[in-house]
Amino acid sequence: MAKITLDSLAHSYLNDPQSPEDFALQELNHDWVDGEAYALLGPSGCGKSTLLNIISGLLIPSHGRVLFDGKDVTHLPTADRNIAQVFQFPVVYDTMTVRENLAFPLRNRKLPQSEIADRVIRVARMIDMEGVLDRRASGLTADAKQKISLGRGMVRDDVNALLFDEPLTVIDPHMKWELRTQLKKLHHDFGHTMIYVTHDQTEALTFADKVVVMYDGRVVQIGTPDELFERPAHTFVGYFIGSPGMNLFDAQIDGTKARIAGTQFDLGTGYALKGGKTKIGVRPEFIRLGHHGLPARVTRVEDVGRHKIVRLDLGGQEMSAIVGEGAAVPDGGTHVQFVEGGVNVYEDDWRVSPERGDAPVAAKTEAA
Ligand SMILES: Nc1ncnc2c1ncn2[C@@H]1O[C@H](COP(=O)(O)OP(=O)(O)OP(=O)(O)O)[C@@H](O)[C@H]1O
Repeated sequence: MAKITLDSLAHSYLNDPQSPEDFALQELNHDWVDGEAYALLGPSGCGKSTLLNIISGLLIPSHGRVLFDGKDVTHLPTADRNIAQVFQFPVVYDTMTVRENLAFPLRNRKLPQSEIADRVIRVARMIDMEGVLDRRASGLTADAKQKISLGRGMVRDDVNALLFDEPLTVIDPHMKWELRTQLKKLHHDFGHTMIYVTHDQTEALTFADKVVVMYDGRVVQIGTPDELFERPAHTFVGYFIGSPGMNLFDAQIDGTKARIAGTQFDLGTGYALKGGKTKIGVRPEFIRLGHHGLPARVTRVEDVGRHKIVRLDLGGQEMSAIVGEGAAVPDGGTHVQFVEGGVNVYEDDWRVSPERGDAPVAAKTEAA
């Protein structure tokens, strides 16, 4: 496995880019730590495939370098990078059996027969295909073929990195969960450096040690699932991650006081602001309904099983709160309070750290 360094990396598909908008990938400097599992998460068109293709060698970046363990591989073709890749759609040899497909990358490396047999069985068990090892791939469903692709990607342990590009798209929902769990286990057991591209937050958050959130050609945050949840670095991260996403309120901030929709409350600390547009971000999980706090009005309650989502109007701004399944929700007028440590301040969409440092978040959903 290798450490992957992105050094002043940027890419434009245009020959003569003039402005930041001409770049599909804005400048990025980052080390992908050897042996960590990363997810590249973001909406369609944000630049995930561009970045992955640069790492795999399918695309040569217009600016900057890619290093594997300090060696410049920017201009090396994919075949010389010693990586394994799994794509959105299956890539299998139809005329070969499942066993031959799984063994193929190991035969290519000329591994001893006994080792090949051992590894093939291990991977087949993982993808639940032990019983069909001698079936020809041509007769299998797309779902089964994709499992073979995943198995083939994972069968070698000497690759620099394993790259997955939305690999579970064609897999049925139950198997998706199963394979994600298996991938996580495989990572835990073998310590591969893994990069997994997805636009699905559940996939990203359950699979990865670190999630790289991309938006509009830019990496806006690299963090653990907890960091992305509690301290979104950009309003996009707050909005994109979570269900529902973070509430964002236009707010005026003066010293340690904030004012939302005409009501003032204490932030408990100051923020070094520079005069930009300020917003307060609070996750629905960190809002409490009761008799004190900011006056709000309940507009709708959605029962989604394990909890309820309460939609409210806060002085003309919409917000959502998550309350426990058994919690009583007032009809109409109520008040809302924010859980200690659950408030984030944004200036021009970027998070500003509190001067007193981040307080730990007190507790998630009431009664959860
Ligand atoms: N070959 C290309 N030539 C020109 N522009 C491209 C090319 N490939 C991608 N782009 C543009 O670059 C930007 C980033 O695209 P990219 O495919 O990397 O995003 P993505 O996040 O992977 O999206 P998706 O999830 O839809 O694949 C988009 O604006 C896209 O239109």
